[in-house]
Amino acid sequence: MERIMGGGMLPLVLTSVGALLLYRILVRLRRGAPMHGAVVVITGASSGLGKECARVFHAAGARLVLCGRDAARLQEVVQELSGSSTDIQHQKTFTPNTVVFNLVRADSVEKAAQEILKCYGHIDVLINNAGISYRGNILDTHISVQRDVMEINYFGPIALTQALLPSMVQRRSGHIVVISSVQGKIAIPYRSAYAASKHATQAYFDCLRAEIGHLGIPVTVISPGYIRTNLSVNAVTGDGSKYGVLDKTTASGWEPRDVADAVLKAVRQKSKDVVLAGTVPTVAIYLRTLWPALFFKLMSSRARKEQKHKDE
Ligand SMILES: NC(=O)C1=CN([C@@H]2O[C@H](COP(=O)(O)OP(=O)(O)OC[C@H]3O[C@@H](n4cnc5c(N)ncnc54)[C@H](OP(=O)(O)O)[C@@H]3O)[C@@H](O)[C@H]2O)C=CC1
Ligand SMILES: CCCCCCCCCCCCCCCC(=O)OCC(=O)COP(=O)(O)O
Repeated sequence: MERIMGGGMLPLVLTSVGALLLYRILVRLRRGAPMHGAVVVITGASSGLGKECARVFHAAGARLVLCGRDAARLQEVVQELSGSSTDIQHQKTFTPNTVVFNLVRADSVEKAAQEILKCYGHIDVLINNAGISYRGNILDTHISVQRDVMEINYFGPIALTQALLPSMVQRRSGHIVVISSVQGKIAIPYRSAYAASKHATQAYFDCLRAEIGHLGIPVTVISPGYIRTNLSVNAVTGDGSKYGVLDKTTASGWEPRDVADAVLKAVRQKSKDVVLAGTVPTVAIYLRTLWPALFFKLMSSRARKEQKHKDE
């Protein structure tokens, strides 16, 4: 009897343990890399999506370096997070560091990169999130505005990335993330400066992914649709003045919290290219490649309608 029990139970126990181990490995693979203790740098962390990313990465146990132009507003974020910093989901959280700098000044970006590195001696994840939008038609837009948007959305993030990259390459470890936009994939009328800067962003980080992937440094480009932030309010117009309007499209956009959760998931899973948008923008992206003539027609019609609306 004992022999029968022993012979029958052992394989059953071994199979169950094996299945449990496999299940745990699959869950871990699905959840992706752990964030606890990871050093995560976020630009544009004083508002909107950057602030929400700070919240979700902080809650996941990351050691944050929050970047922005305004020291006082960054400190407010730190205070807010520190208030919630005891033992979220039974894991220790860390009080964030801050580094204040303007992305348009090359010298300040270089200096900031050194300051960022000093916080923990290395970086695990860089999230290039800061950015500005634009409203205007090309005929009435100063070339200086086209350059300014390119400086903030393109040259600033790539300068920061290039300043921090050598330390990642040296350690053969790190992760570069950039928040682009659906407008990095398709260009819509009256957004020339913004769409151009996001298309350039997509191209640069696609090149970077190909060049450094073999060093164990993934590159993630995230392209969201509209998010409910102050992006349109802060947008610049053709003469350089502030647009100052919360557009309906922005106000009815995704909750920043949901987008931040998706950013965390993309980082954990080391995704390469993520579009976070509804059916219409997603179909538009495919249309641009598969049936460009129709896409261009639709954009011309959109431009005419918007112009008519402005004239009324
Ligand atoms: N909202 C949306 O509909 C969408 C947004 N995105 C992208 O998401 C990212 C975050 O934007 P969002 O949160 O929506 O908008 P916000 O305007 O709320 O945030 C933009 C952030 O960028 C920072 N920033 C702007 N200019 C500079 C600069 N010269 N130097 C340093 N930091 C700067 C701002 O800092 P400060 O507080 O100092 O002004 C701010 O923290 C952007 O890259 C945007 O293109 C993508 C798709 C849709
Ligand atoms: C189901 C049939 C679909 C047919 C496709 C027709 C083409 C429709 C065009 C759709 C355009 C979508 C534009 C989305 C733009 C967007 O989400 O941008 C995100 C941002 O970065 C917002 O910045 P902004 O400053 O523009 O507010």
